[in-house]
Amino acid sequence: MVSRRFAVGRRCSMDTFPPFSRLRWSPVRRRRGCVPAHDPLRRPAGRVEPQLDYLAMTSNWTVPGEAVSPVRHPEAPAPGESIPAHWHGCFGCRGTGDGGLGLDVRAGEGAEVTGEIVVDPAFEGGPGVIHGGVLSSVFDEVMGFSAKLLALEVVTAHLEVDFRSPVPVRSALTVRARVDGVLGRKLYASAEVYVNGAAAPAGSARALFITIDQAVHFRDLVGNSTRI
Ligand SMILES: CCCCCCCC(=O)SCCNC(=O)CCNC(=O)[C@H](O)C(C)(C)COP(=O)(O)OP(=O)(O)OC[C@H]1O[C@@H](n2cnc3c(N)ncnc32)[C@H](O)[C@@H]1OP(=O)(O)O
Repeated sequence: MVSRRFAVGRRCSMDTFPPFSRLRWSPVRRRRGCVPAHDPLRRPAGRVEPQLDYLAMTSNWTVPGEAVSPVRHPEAPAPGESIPAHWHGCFGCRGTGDGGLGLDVRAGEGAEVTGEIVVDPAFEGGPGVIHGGVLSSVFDEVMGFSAKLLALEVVTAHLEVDFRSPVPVRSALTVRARVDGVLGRKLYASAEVYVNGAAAPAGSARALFITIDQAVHFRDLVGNSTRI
């Protein structure tokens, strides 16, 4: 069985050494000539062109110089007021009892909002800490709410997150987010998360939101919802 898997390279003692999966693609194995028959690391012949669409979405996100400052809508919730859910079916807006994040987002000054959330044990990723994807959702949602202060309907086009330190389950998180700049339909936002009132952030995020006409954007999708 093992010799069939590694038919291309020569066999070595590590073929049977546990834990098998961790060693399978290791540089040591490659140096020793233990190259599997179907090696995903082997590059195809010929030049691989960079994927430009992908590059446009990658990191080092900066607000373009032409972007203008966000203008708060005159009827936006006053600083300190809770911002209502944008859609009752939204995972970010629903309470934990209803399978959601259980976020409370309040308006701040200008285009700034503050989100509060207690990390439910159901959000665990690594032992005792929040799942990174859940924290990304928290960032996405709270930054999205900052667009509501401009009375704009948006969807996320790009989201990037830096995880600086582990976020324990059952900890109380404060997320500060704001719209940094607006350029046509594009809203550039940023956010930081603080654990149990710490002074230093445990993570930060940036996002690009695009304004949409909800009626048009969701017209052909709304039929998929189980929450209408
Ligand atoms: C209160 C609200 C809280 C909401 C929080 C939660 C929000 C979400 O999680 S939404 C769910 C996840 N997001 C989505 O499903 C969106 C899926 N994507 C789409 O539907 C489309 O790509 C959409 C609508 C974003 C843009 O499409 P479209 O309307 O055709 O506009 P398009 O012309 O492609 O892009 C507009 C501009 O944004 C730019 N752009 C779009 N995507 C990106 C990107 N990923 N990176 C960089 N620039 C981008 C385009 O280059 C274009 O720039 P310019 O105006 O300078 O030419």
